[in-house]
Amino acid sequence: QVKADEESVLENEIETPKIEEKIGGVPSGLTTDAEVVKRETESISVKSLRNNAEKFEFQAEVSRLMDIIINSLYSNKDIFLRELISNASDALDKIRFLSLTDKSVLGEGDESKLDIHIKLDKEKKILTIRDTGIGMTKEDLIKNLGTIAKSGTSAFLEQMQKGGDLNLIGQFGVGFYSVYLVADYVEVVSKHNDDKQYIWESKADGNFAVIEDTENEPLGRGTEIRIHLKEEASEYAQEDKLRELVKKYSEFINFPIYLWSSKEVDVEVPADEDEEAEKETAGKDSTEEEVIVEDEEDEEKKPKTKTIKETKWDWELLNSVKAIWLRNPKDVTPEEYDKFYHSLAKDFSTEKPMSWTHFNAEGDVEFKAVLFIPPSAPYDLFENYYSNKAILKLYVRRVFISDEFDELLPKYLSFLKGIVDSDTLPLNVSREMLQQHSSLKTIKKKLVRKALDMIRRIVDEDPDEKFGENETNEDKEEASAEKKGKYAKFWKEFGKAIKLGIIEDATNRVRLAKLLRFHSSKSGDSLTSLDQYISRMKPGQKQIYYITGQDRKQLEKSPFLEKLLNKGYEVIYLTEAIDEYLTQNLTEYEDKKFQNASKDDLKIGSKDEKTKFKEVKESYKELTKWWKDLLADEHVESVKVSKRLASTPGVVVTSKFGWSANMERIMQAQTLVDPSKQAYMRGKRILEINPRHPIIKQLRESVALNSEDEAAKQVAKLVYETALVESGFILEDPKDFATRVYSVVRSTLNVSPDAEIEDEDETEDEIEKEELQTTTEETDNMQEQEQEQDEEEIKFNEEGETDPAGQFIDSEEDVKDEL
Ligand SMILES: Nc1ncnc2c1ncn2[C@@H]1O[C@H](COP(=O)(O)OP(=O)(O)OP(=O)(O)O)[C@@H](O)[C@H]1O
Repeated sequence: QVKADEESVLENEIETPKIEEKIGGVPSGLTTDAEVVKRETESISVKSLRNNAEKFEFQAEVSRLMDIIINSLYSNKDIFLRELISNASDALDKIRFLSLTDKSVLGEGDESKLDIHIKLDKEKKILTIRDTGIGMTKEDLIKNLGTIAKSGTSAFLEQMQKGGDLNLIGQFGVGFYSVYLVADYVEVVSKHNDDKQYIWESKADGNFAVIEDTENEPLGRGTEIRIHLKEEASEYAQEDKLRELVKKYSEFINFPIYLWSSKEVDVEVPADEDEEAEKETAGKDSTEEEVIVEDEEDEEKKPKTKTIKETKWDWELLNSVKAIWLRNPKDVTPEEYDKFYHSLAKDFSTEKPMSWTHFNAEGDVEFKAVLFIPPSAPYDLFENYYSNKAILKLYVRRVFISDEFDELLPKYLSFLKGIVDSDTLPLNVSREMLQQHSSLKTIKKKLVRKALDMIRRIVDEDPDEKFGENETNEDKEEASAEKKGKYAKFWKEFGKAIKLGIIEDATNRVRLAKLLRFHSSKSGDSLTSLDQYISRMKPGQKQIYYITGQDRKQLEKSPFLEKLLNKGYEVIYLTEAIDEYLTQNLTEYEDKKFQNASKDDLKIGSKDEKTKFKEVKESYKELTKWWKDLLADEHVESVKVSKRLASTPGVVVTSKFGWSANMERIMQAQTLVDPSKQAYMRGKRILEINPRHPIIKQLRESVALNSEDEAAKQVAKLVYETALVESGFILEDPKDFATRVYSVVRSTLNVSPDAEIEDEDETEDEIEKEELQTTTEETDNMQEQEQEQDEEEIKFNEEGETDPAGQFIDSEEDVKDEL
């Protein structure tokens, strides 16, 4: 009873879809253990699951994933080995971590050694990978290898459907299943300290089985994966191939990897009698005899031997376990860094990391670190920005602790990959305690500095980033060819992260601002930095001008910039939604204030111009007051004479504080924003009018003559609404605006304002409806015909015959007429 209860608790906990519970089980008493084992072993040779095992169904997504893998025509099947070795290494890291607080978990003898052994059975085509890691309990086997789909499973499936690269499987946390690229049957034997030894097995046909292991030798602790190689994967049944793969992909695994391999060695064996006799009766001449005599003299001292070749089998160590970060950076080659990056980031693309930094920090807190900038941003870097974790691997005195510490890097640098190994942090405390440790703050500070220096170095080494210097040295140019355009690439991949940094990291704001790049009115096709902008500023220019909007082309034509551009000022174009937040946080750079060209407080013009402007303003006093009253219901705070316009009659600007038109648009697009807050945050609107524009001048005259002039009122409203649209605002009442436009159209066409719209014949309404219905049906038919005819048309064209399109257009016209 108790046992049954325990079992049901376990099942409930696991919630696994179990099938064919112990079918085919042999009734006890009719057979012996030895017979069962024999029969099972036979069944393995035909690769069928053990009858007595509990059978489970793979979780649906996992099953789909395995289908894709097993049927994959993907040529690079090599990846399976590094994925399994990486899993073994993770398992070893886990047990080593536990052993910090409890030495006894390691056990004794061979079991206490932390390593990986790879062995081949060439005849049976079975490849075995064994580790002395943490192992898996029965529950772990069921959950981890089949019934729990990780978040990465669906993301990986999605990528595969889009034609993604199977090579990236490890980045999605489903690497184990890549074993089915080379196997049609896999057994996993595992022993965890808390459970008995179990066998997991599957042929990737939707099911897997788990059974207590009574047939194999005890593992002590750890996991052994037995890969029954497919016919077409026989190349992996070669030691040389395995040796090559481990060296290529798993060189930086921090545990020894051994391969059971054969070697031809020279062995001295006693020479046999017959051969000696032959030697003695050979050649008869004196010189030979002399030699023989000498030999004989020798032979008396030493027993007769010969050298033969013998095949010896032994464990061969494949990797050097010395961690790269412990070595002197001067002794590590760029190729080694590249390889280390690929294994660390599980990024096995052919692209090299963009840059790296390797350093020792000394002082109160000592640590060694290697940081990398990946060649490209991960697929979900900005999609899941706030839930992403900065995954630096943390080691304490060479022992892997965690790759889930958020405390090591700020979010905006979460795109970096790397490791940190600290001698200062304590070893024998829990992860939670470690997370609170005061040294982490110092480590983080130093890592951020070093990371920003590394990014800065890309800029410094990129010839495209040089300005104001004339680089003529050919050698230099050649050396930097690889670095050319690198920062632009970095910016494309990670520019948004730098902007997020400016928003989130006030301490490093200035350093980060140096890394910003923009398009501007003077940057042409390339990007400009703030330093470049400042170097081009006009004499006396105190502000950095920018404008925000949806796209560069639109901004280039913006009425807000007319005067600024005419006068030769450079304007930065900001087109990403995040830029609105960026400019709220970055208000000045090198003592120059940022100025939004669409805001009310834009000041341009010389002293002379200012005095003249005062006179102009005075002459428009009456019109601006009249106009403001007219727009009383439109939330317009004031109407002003503009300094920024050249050819446009008017624009609507917003007050310095409060949202720009672009920000209003961004906020409206956000589902969760509270509309009442929107009204509150909306910048106050100011209509600016162009005092030299004929429409505005004419209005001034009309209003001076008659302030109640209805036409003038309509035109003034229309100018305001048009200015709103052109300034990027969304009209609150488009209908009102449309009515006004049509009334202007009427007067342009000399249509009387009283001319009425022709009445519809109401009595025919019903009939028309019917007609409409039939004509719609006809249209549908027509459309079908149209399609057919289109197809024909292609055929006609291909065959070089008469194009029937003319005839078709006629029938289309007919349909319109009928409608
Ligand atoms: N050799 C092993 N020893 C112990 N547990 C293992 C071993 N191999 C796999 N596992 C368990 O199975 C799980 C699934 O492995 P899988 O390779 O699919 O994903 P992962 O290791 O989490 O991620 P990745 O693919 O990035 O290595 C692992 O998380 C681990 O818990």
